Amino acid sequence: MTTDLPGPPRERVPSLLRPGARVFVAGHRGLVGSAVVRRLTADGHEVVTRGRDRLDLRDAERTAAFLRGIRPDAVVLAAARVGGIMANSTYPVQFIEDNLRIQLSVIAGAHAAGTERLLFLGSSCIYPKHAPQPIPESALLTGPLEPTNEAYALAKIAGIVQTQSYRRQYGASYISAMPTNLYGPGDSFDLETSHVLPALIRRFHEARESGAPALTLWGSGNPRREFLHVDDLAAACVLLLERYDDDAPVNVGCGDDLTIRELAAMVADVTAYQGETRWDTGKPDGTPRKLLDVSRLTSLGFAPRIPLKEGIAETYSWWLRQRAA
Ligand SMILES: NC(=O)C1=CN([C@@H]2O[C@H](COP(=O)(O)OP(=O)(O)OC[C@H]3O[C@@H](n4cnc5c(N)ncnc54)[C@H](OP(=O)(O)O)[C@@H]3O)[C@@H](O)[C@H]2O)C=CC1
Ligand SMILES: C[C@H]1O[C@H](OP(=O)(O)OP(=O)(O)OC[C@H]2O[C@@H](n3cnc4c(=O)[nH]c(N)nc43)[C@H](O)[C@@H]2O)[C@@H](O)[C@@H](O)C1=O
Repeated sequence: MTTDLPGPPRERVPSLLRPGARVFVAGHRGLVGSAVVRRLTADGHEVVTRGRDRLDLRDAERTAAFLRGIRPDAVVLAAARVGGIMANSTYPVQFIEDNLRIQLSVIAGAHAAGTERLLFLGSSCIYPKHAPQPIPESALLTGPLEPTNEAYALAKIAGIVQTQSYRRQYGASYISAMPTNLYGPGDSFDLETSHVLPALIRRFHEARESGAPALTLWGSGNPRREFLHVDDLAAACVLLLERYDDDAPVNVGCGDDLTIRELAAMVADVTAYQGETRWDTGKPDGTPRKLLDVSRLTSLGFAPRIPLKEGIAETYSWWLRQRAA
C-alpha cells in the first residue's frame, strides 16, 4: 500500500515497509500512538497494540516475551513518559527513569524478536538550549540542554544512541525521528501537566464560559514554539518507515514558529474569548526558541497539510465532544 503524501511518486521508490506489514505501535492510546495507528490502518497495514494495563513496557522480560510472541515486521516506539514544562520540571526522576526503561525494553526486545524496522520517537528538546535556528540534526550534543527538561532530553538522547548502536553493531534498520511540539485529537488537557496548546484551549474556553474578564498564562509569552498537527506527524512517521534507512535522526516539524503570545491570541480567537490575557513571569519560559530545520524530511517528499489555526479549531471541537460524552 502507498500513502497519499505529496512528493515523488511512491511506486517508483521501493518501500522498506512491505504491504500489509505487521506493526506494533507502543503507546497506541496516546496522542502520537493513536494517530500512527489511524495512519497505518488507513494504509492497509496490520497494527498490533497492547495496553499498559496488560503490559508495562518498563518490564523488559515481559516486553521481550510479548514481542517474541507477535514477531512484528516493524515497531513504532510512541510509548513514553511525556508532559509539558511543569510536569518535566516537577518529576525529573520519572521522566528519566521511565523513558530509559521503556526504551531499553522495547528496542532490545524488538531486536531479539527479529524485528526488521523500528522507529524511535525523540523530541526537539534534545537539542542545546541555544542551538542555531532553525536547528539542524547536527546540533545534537553541541551544547548544554534546557534545564526544565534535561532529564527527559537525556533519556531521549540515550534512545537515539541505543537505536544507532543496533544499526552499527548488528546492521539493524532502526531509525529515529525528532518531532517538534505536537497537538491534536487525543492530547492531554490536564492543566498542570499538559503541553501549552491543550492547556490554552481549555483555559480560554473555561474563561469564556465563566465570563472571567482576564486570564493568566505562564511565563512571559515571548518564547517561540513550532507546532505540528499529530496527523501530519503520523504521515511523516510512515514515510520514514517506508523510505528512510540511516543512523542520523530526522527532524519532524512544519518549518514555522510563533510566540506563545501570538499562539494565545489565536486560541482566544478560536474559542471566542474576549477578555484580557495576562502573563505570570514567575512561571518558567523554558527554551527561548526551538524551530527545527526540516530539510532532511522535506527532501523525502514530506509537506505538512494542516494549518495551525485549522488544527486548533479541530482539536477544540474534539475536546468539546470528549467533554460532552
Ligand atoms: N506530545 C508532544 O508534543 C511530543 C511528543 N513527542 C514524543 O512522541 C512520543 C509519544 O508522545 P505522546 O503521544 O504525546 O504521549 P502520550 O502521553 O499522549 O502517550 C504516551 C503513551 O505511552 C504509554 N505509556 C507510558 N508509559 C508506559 C508504560 N510504562 N508501559 C506501557 N505504555 C506506557 C501511555 O499509556 P497510557 O495511555 O496507559 O497512559 C500512552 O499511551 C513520545 O516519545 C514523546 O516523547 C515528541 C515531541 C513532542
Ligand atoms: C514538547 C516539549 O514540551 C515541553 O517543552 P515546552 O515546549 O517548553 O513545553 P510547554 O508546551 O509546556 O510550554 C511551552 C511554553 O508555553 C508556556 N505556557 C504558557 N501558559 C501555559 C500553560 O498554561 N501550560 C503550559 N504547559 N505552558 C504554558 C510555557 O511557559 C512555555 O514557555 C517539554 O516537555 C519538552 O520536553 C518537550 O519535548
